[in-house]
Amino acid sequence: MSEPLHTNGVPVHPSPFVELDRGDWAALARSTPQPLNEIELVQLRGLGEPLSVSEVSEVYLPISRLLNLYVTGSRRLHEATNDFLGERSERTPFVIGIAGSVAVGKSTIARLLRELLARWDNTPRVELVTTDGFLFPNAELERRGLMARKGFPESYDRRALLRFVSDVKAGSAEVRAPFYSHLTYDIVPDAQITVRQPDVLIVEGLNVLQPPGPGHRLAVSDLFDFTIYVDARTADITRWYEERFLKLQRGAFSDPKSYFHRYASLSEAEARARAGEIWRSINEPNLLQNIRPTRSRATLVLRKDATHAVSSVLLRKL
Ligand SMILES: Nc1ncnc2c1ncn2[C@@H]1O[C@H](COP(=O)(O)OP(=O)(O)O)[C@@H](O)[C@H]1O
Ligand SMILES: CC(C)(COP(=O)(O)O)[C@@H](O)C(=O)NCCC(=O)O
Repeated sequence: MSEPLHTNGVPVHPSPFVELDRGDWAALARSTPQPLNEIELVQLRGLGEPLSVSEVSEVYLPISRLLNLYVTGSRRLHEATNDFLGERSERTPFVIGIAGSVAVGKSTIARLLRELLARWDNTPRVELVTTDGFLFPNAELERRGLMARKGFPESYDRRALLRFVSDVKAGSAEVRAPFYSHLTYDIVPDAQITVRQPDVLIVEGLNVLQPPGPGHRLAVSDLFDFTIYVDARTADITRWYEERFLKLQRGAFSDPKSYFHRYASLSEAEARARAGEIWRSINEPNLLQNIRPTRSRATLVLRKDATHAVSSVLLRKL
């Protein structure tokens, strides 16, 4: 049994979660229908996801099945509410939030869930947005003195993010989000992502589980139908951050357009040291101060071991 989840250091008793170890979780999937056969599973891996077939079938397929049940349940509830009110309002997209530290594997999971969910008959259209598009542009971050706090709650235009998700949920024909480039490390002027009435919208980002700030009535977390927190030990995430930085340093940073081009010529030891500095000064404090305290707000918590394999799953039951 692992330590109970805490909210700001206060133990939560009784736990609102039921905890299943990997074996029990995987067993749930065996008795439920699956939208993928073995061949498709292997093809999914070919998308470049660093995931094993057993990880997909034992961990992520059961999640997609559970999400499918929630989608069906929320549509029934919508119809019941319509009947009660004597109305015929259109159903709204089902919105999923995925939260967790920088480098914990959120985007990998979000991309995989998009593929899996789109294979269910009742949710063919799944859109994915990352909240980095809602970071203030670097010029604005500099003006506000926040360049060294990229990823902290205050570095995002939270009002624009809330408006974006509200508009998608309200069924608007087309909703646009700004686009952030990891290459230039900035918002790309005039580039946009357009979302057109999906069945499911996945919103992935560090801070999507944050409660409303002081003086605000609503946060984006109030608009989610289901939320996932991706959890791992800080020491493991630190290593994953460093490894990804080294991979980028050998690859993407060599592009002269890269914001980090100046790092391309560093030795491996220098690159490791630089990654460590960025981690310790920005991403780790953000994890400890802002991101991990939102963990107990999630519907589902995925605990990863040092190899990225999910070792246990916590599902909210209260
Ligand atoms: N399930 C996994 N198995 C192996 N490696 C993974 C897995 N998920 C993520 N990674 C690796 O960990 C790093 C961080 O993953 P990523 O999805 O980019 O994280 P985030 O979106 O949270 O910053 C990447 O280098 C990615 O290749
Ligand atoms: C862009 C990010 C803030 C992540 O944003 P998210 O998509 O989770 O909203 C993060 O990847 C980042 O760049 N952090 C700044 C420190 C660093 O360079 O790692």
